[in-house]
Amino acid sequence: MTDAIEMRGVTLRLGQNGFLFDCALPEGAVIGVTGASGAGKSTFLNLLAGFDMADGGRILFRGKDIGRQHPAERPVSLVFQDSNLFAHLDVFTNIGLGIHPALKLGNADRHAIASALAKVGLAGFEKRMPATLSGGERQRVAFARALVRERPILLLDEPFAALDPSLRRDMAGLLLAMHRDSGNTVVIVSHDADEIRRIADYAIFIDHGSVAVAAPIDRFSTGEDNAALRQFLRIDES
Ligand SMILES: Nc1ncnc2c1ncn2[C@@H]1O[C@H](COP(=O)(O)OP(=O)(O)OP(=O)(O)O)[C@@H](O)[C@H]1O
Repeated sequence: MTDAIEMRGVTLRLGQNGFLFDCALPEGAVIGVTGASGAGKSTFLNLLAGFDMADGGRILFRGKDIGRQHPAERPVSLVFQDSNLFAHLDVFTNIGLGIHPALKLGNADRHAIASALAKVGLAGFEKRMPATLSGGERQRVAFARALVRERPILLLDEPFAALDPSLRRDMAGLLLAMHRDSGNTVVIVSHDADEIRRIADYAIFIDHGSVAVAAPIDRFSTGEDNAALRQFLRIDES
């Protein structure tokens, strides 16, 4: 298995909090990032996305250092808990921004947007405004926007947290279908260990600002003899 991303001695200080991340993320896998509240999951993702710039260390994509690149230049697309759609722009335009921030869209782009909407189950929704969509539909639009960017890495921060349980499962199914289709590497932050176990091939446990465990999901689920992970997974409780 080759690695899509390596974080080597990546350090960051935010106020009183220090972070040190060192790990490798396997190419083409669904990688769950989990841990207690405040452990540093979002910070880990923000460093990969380029929203936080590391104080030290290296972030490599297929061996190339991307740690100084602007977020828009990085090989990543993003989906957040809140779908982050612009309220005053229709669905078509919101997705188009994923392709060209300046919105110079040609026929091929229009076709790509229609096709992405069809893939997420929203064919024909181009003219709808975000306020007229349900929470699940808004999240589907965010997925379509990530799809049209065609980046090899998809980063998601608690993408289903605002959805009810059955919708969560539908959206997780959609995520896995998109992943199978594109063969991309998915990095998904979730505080929900069951969700990680359901959808991830590989998982990372963040504890007090660093990677405490990184392992294939079956080994991860045993707790890997890490007391904090075992407690998080409630393995020792009976
Ligand atoms: N800009 C900042 N300045 C100071 N402290 C920060 C900043 N951003 C995050 N932190 C702190 O860093 C720690 C890790 O935050 P982070 O959001 O990465 O945690 P998390 O694991 O994603 O938590 P949660 O599951 O609650 O979202 C927290 O204690 C948070 O308060």
